[in-house]
Amino acid sequence: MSTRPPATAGPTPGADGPSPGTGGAVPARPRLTVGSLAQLKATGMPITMVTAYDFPSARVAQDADVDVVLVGDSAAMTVLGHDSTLPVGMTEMLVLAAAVRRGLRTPLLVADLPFGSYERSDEHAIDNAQRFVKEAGADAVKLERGGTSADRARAIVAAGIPVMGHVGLTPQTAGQLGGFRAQGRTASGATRIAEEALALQESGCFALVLEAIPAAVTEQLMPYLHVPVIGIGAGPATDGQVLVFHDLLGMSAGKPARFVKRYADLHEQMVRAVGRYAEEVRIGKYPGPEHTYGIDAEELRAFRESLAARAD
Ligand SMILES: Nc1nc(=O)c2c([nH]1)NC[C@@H]1CN(c3ccc(C(=O)N[C@@H](CCC(=O)O)C(=O)O)cc3)CN21
Ligand SMILES: CC(C)C(=O)C(=O)O
Ligand SMILES: [Mg+2]
Repeated sequence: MSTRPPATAGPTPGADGPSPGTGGAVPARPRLTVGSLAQLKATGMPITMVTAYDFPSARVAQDADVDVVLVGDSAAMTVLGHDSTLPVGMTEMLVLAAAVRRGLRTPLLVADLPFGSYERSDEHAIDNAQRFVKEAGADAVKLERGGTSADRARAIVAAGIPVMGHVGLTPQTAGQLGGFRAQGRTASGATRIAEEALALQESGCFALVLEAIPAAVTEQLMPYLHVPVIGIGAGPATDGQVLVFHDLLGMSAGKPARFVKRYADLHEQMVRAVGRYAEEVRIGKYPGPEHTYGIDAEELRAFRESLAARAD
């Protein structure tokens, strides 16, 4: 069982109930920890991760029983409508992460340190990582690239907060990488990614994300990586996969990345539902009697008299 109380009042209905088919005798899956991910890697059980940015998307991740939920800085694009991840800051990320926390019970909650929140100094990076833990209830934070980022990772880990590293296509520095395009497609490019991944691992990161690199590069790299590796566009050799919530549900605008598989077309479904609602309002079909409130006939009569008296 969880060693922490449920995150909130208003938990996902059924989220901490018994598992289906257990007759109610078996408690819900315990809350995942950094250690559980290492255990999944050790046993060869693929790790499942998805982004979430608010209470309803967190409830979906909870009820779908994924292992890890990332409050990604991709929020800048998926929920705030920017065309890069750069504009989002700690203020916005803290609001989103706290909402996600309220919808989650069992998955590990990781929050993306946004652009500008960790580069300046170890102290600044620790401050912001601590804000995610203290103010939003995050379990861990994620940061991009090796180099000085690996030093920041080491400092945050030393301060007691688990860090996930992210290499390959790192959207916060996409400008230097030629845009949103696959990385590590040359020997030198792949070597740079390997060096960054190893530096982050050496710094004490509990897990790594590999984004948009050739599957064969991932395959060569995996034997050197002893922490759980989560891929997004990195092929099948990783210990798990992550996708952006809006991408896999068909809710994101624009051309999806090559690695995106759409498991639903929710944008289309939502447009149809809202369109039907608007149409029913226009033709007077909504609201129906079942959506309206009644009043006692005597109370209504008295009310009409009171109105009439006012008008006199
Ligand atoms: N909704 C969403 N999903 C994501 O996965 C995501 C974001 N947003 N925002 C930040 C980055 C950007 N992402 C991307 C975007 C495109 C490719 C991609 O596959 N690009 C193609 C075409 C590049 C080109 O125009 O040359 C490629 O083959 O690399 C990869 C990652 C991943 N991240
Ligand atoms: C795609 C994942 C790894 C991410 O960093 C994000 O959503 O911001
Ligand atoms: Mg991110």
